[in-house]
Formats: sequence, structure tokens, C-alpha cells
Amino acid sequence: MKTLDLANYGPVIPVIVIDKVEDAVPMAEALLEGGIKVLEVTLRTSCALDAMDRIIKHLPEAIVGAGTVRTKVDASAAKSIGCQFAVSPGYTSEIGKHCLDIGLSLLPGVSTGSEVMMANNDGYYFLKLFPAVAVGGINLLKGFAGPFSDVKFCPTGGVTVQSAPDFLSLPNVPVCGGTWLTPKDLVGNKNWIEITKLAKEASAIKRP
Ligand SMILES: O=C(O)C(=O)C[C@H](O)[C@H](O)COP(=O)(O)O
Repeated sequence: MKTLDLANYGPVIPVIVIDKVEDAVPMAEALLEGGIKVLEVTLRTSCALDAMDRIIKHLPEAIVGAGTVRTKVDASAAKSIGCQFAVSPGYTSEIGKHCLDIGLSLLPGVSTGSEVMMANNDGYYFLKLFPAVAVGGINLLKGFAGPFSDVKFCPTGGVTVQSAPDFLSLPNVPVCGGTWLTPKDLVGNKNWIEITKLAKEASAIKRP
């Protein structure tokens, strides 16, 4: 799978933190019910790999990727459990080349022009702008559109259901990401119905 194809499934990729492995499948079901198929589960918690393994086995229709991939070991672990893609918060050539070697699609994080150029040099033209709002948001993406006219971005970090339509109206933004679909309090209360509502709301965001 090409990472840019992830945008074909909807305008928003949820960035998910799973603290309790038993929440993995019901949370994924709630998101799928709301029309969200692409799930980025961050490797921020100790049960993240186990959680993704369960989702992949129980819900084959989900397209599961590992977020917070910071090392070659992270990338190899994600590949070995069947993740279809990986997302990194920053970029190193080492990780970019490793993902190419092991056949794992990578959406690499960047926040500067130099990082865009390094990623391009290794063949990556669809990049995550992270942390999107903190590094300049819409204005930065408009600025990047000039010199990097062949590059597309998935802004993540500070994007909300309110601001997502503005990001998605930019020609270089096919999809955006965020944690707002799976808020900690709703997950803590196992409020899957409310998570389905947030997923429906996000899936319904119109792109121009
Ligand atoms: O852990 C990672 O590698 C990440 O992917 C970071 C997330 O993209 C942001 O934390 C999302 O930020 P918010 O939507 O503002 O909560």
C-alpha cells in the first residue's frame, strides 16, 4: 500500500493511544462503525503492539498502522505483526531506508524544509507535518506549496474537528490526523457510542 492511498479512505486518520489492551477491539469497532477504516495506533504504550495485533486479527477490514515509530526496531516490530503502514514523528534517513528495505510504507514526520528535502531524497513525497499547528499550521503549508509543489502533507498535532476543513481545503493536504476522535475520558469510560459519533463527524468532513 502507498501511504498516499490512505487519504482515499476518508479525510481524517485517527491517532490512537491504547492504555488497556482489552479496549483495542471495541475502540476499533467503534471507529469502523463511524466510517473510519484507517487506524494509527501509537507505540507510546507498552500494550500498543499487542493491541494492534488483536485489531488486525479480529477486524481484517481495518487498515492498521503503527504511529510513533522512532527506531528501526519499532518499524520491524510493526511489520512483523502485519501493520500496513508506519508513521514517524520525525525523519532520519536510517529509518526511511529501513522501511524501504523491509517493505513497510512510511509516512514520515517533518517540520522544516530541510527535513522535507531529506525525505524527498529517499523517495518520500507524502509527509506528516508534525506538530502541525505549533510549527506554523496553515501558513507553513501554504509556504511549503511553492518550493515543494510535488509534496503532499498530512498535518497532525493541534488539528481539531473545527480546523480540519481549513487544512483540507489546501491543495497540498489530502488528509489530516489527530487524537480528537478517541479522547482519553471517553476511552476511559468505554463510551464507544460517543466515539462512533466523533468518527461519523470526522468522516463527514467535506474536502473541496
Ligand atoms: O505520537 C506520535 O508519534 C504522534 O503521532 C503524535 C500525534 O500525531 C499527535 O500527538 C497528535 O496530536 P493531537 O491531535 O494534537 O493530540
